[in-house]
Amino acid sequence: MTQASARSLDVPADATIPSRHPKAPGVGERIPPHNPACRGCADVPGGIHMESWVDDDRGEGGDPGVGVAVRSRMAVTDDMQGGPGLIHGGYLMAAFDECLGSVAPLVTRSCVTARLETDFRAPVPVGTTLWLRARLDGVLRRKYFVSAEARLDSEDGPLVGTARALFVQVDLQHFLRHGRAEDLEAIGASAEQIRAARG
Ligand SMILES: CCCCCCCCCCCCCC(=O)SCCNC(=O)CCNC(=O)[C@H](O)C(C)(C)COP(=O)(O)OP(=O)(O)OC[C@H]1O[C@@H](n2cnc3c(N)ncnc32)[C@H](O)[C@@H]1OP(=O)(O)O
Repeated sequence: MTQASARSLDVPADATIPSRHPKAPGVGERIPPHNPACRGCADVPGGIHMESWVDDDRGEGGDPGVGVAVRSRMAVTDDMQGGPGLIHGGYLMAAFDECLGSVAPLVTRSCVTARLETDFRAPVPVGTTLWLRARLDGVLRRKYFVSAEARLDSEDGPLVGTARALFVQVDLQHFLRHGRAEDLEAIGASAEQIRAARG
């Protein structure tokens, strides 16, 4: 296998799709912020204020619990402007990252974005609402392959963007090792835990 194909976003043939974790929120339930200071999902100044819910992705067989999906909503505000009256592309990518990134934690522990590919299909005016839907396409070892689409103003509105991403599962040490100490302490990590993680 070449290096290029090993790092592809194409779902490997031997990938599986596990069910949601039994302790994960159920279909229709709101997904809580993963960090109270997150600029993606928490209610903090300067954030994109994304709201997300567990979605039903039953697949062809219709089996409950099979398939993992998330639906998200984001108001496109004036301060997200890039072109005149239009969303900046980085905000659309942030919206995708947040929605896509809410999928794997329904199955496993924390994951981080390793790779994100976005197709900008149509301009997104400020003053509108983006509706996104992401689904788990496959899991191989620590790798979670996820895809999403974004629609304008309603769940079946015009398609304005699509995305594919790879999330890699990490343990808490990842955050303890790399995060700023005061932010880790604000969510309950002890100075000793942080020191230990950093060796
Ligand atoms: C107290 C603490 C509280 C914590 C609260 C938690 C809250 C949760 C917060 C949530 C936060 C919100 C979310 C955010 O905001 S995430 C923010 C943005 N993302 C990051 O900061 C991630 C930065 N990158 C890394 O940390 C590392 O590179 C990772 C962890 C991703 C991998 O490095 P690691 O050394 O671990 O693993 P590996 O290199 O052996 O790779 C493993 C596999 O993956 C494949 N691969 C890797 N990269 C790519 C790529 N670019 N394209 C394609 N494939 C790629 C690789 O080929 C291999 O495949 P295979 O050989 O198995 O086939």
